[in-house]
Amino acid sequence: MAKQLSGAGLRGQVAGKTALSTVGKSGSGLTYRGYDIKDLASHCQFEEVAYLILKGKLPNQRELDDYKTKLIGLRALPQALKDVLERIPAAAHPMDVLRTGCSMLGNLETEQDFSQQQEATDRMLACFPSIICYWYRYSHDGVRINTQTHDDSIGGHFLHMLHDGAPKTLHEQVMHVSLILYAEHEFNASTFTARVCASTLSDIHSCVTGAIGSLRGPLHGGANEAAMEMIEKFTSADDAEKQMLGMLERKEKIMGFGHAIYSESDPRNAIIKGWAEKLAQDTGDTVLYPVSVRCEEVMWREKKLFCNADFFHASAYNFMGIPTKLFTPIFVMSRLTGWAAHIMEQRADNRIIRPSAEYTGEALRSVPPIAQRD
Ligand SMILES: CC(=O)SCCNC(=O)CCNC(=O)[C@H](O)C(C)(C)COP(=O)(O)OP(=O)(O)OC[C@H]1O[C@@H](n2cnc3c(N)ncnc32)[C@H](O)[C@@H]1OP(=O)(O)O
Ligand SMILES: O=C([O-])CC(=O)C(=O)O
Repeated sequence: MAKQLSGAGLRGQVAGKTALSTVGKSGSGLTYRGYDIKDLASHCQFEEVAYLILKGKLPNQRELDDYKTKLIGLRALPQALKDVLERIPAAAHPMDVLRTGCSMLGNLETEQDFSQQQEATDRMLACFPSIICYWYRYSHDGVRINTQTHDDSIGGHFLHMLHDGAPKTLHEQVMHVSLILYAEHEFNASTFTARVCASTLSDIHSCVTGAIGSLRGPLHGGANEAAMEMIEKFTSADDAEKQMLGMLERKEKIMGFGHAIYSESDPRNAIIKGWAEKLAQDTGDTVLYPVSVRCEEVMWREKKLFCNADFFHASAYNFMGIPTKLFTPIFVMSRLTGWAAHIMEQRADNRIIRPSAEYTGEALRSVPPIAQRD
């Protein structure tokens, strides 16, 4: 059953058209350009899905090979961007680093006109993992990494730079799935940010920089980090249950649960949960995964709230040795595809997005001379 959508936050209002994805059409489904997310996550690599979203069709083998080769060739960072990254402190949030990195790239490789939008997107897709890892490894380990690796995939490239070694096959596979799940989601807050910016005919780096800022918040992409910070405090499944009941009693918001559009479940959850379980077995975990499963049970039993895409991403990323503060930047590495496709769609049929407001302020009055003011 579809969720009844109304009220504040523009909920339920159609704010434009898209041919990119459907979200919650039957209460719980998700498709990218007509393909079910379950099918895409089972059969595709992330680069195939990026190609689908950005170029409108699934690539054949030759097109996929060419696309991957092209992206591999775009991983190196300009010196001026590396100089900027080296000046950002280790205590900065990596989402702020990425926002600055994207903006700096826009200064160095400015989109001169819309005919460059696909090229500019491919460049960001290839070098966002480099930006995150170059800053992270320099500020935390004091090393200047070579970002021009020859890893086959974007996820593998990211893990390789982060951990200074080739990733396990299982981890690279999970990265493909994770990046596919996060790639596109209709008019969510960050995508809508990108479209509003695009509707002024601004450049693509401005649109993406704004979208990164919107994704950062804990009610949106930042929820995967917030979920991790919560579950790592629980010592066992029973402890998780006790603490969650207390949080619900105190009417605290539990990050990683609920959704603005889905009513019954988020289709991405079952998929990433399955991979989190495999990773738990692989690492010999006996705490984090059972804790996560209990959180899911308690929230459903008590509130009929289900896990969204972010919740089991927390344990999955943790099992792969990814620091919590890099969770949301991984979301950016993927969602960039959705943002860019929406920017292109907006540009192709544009009218400036400018809604109206209901005025709730003072009635008309005259300006008193300054000497007569309180
Ligand atoms: C990839 C993504 O961005 S997915 C979303 C990630 N964000 C989170 O996980 C943050 C936690 N979740 C939330 O804050 C919300 O569920 C949102 C922002 C995702 C959706 O917000 P809304 O559309 O306003 O939620 P909705 O209308 O379904 O809320 C219904 C009720 O459930 C409550 N509720 C919703 N989610 C939660 C939650 N995670 N914890 C506790 N209560 C919740 C709401 O407070 C509301 O209660 P009220 O009627 O007493 O005010
Ligand atoms: O659609 C939303 O509101 C949030 C979400 O799940 C996403 O952006 O992936």
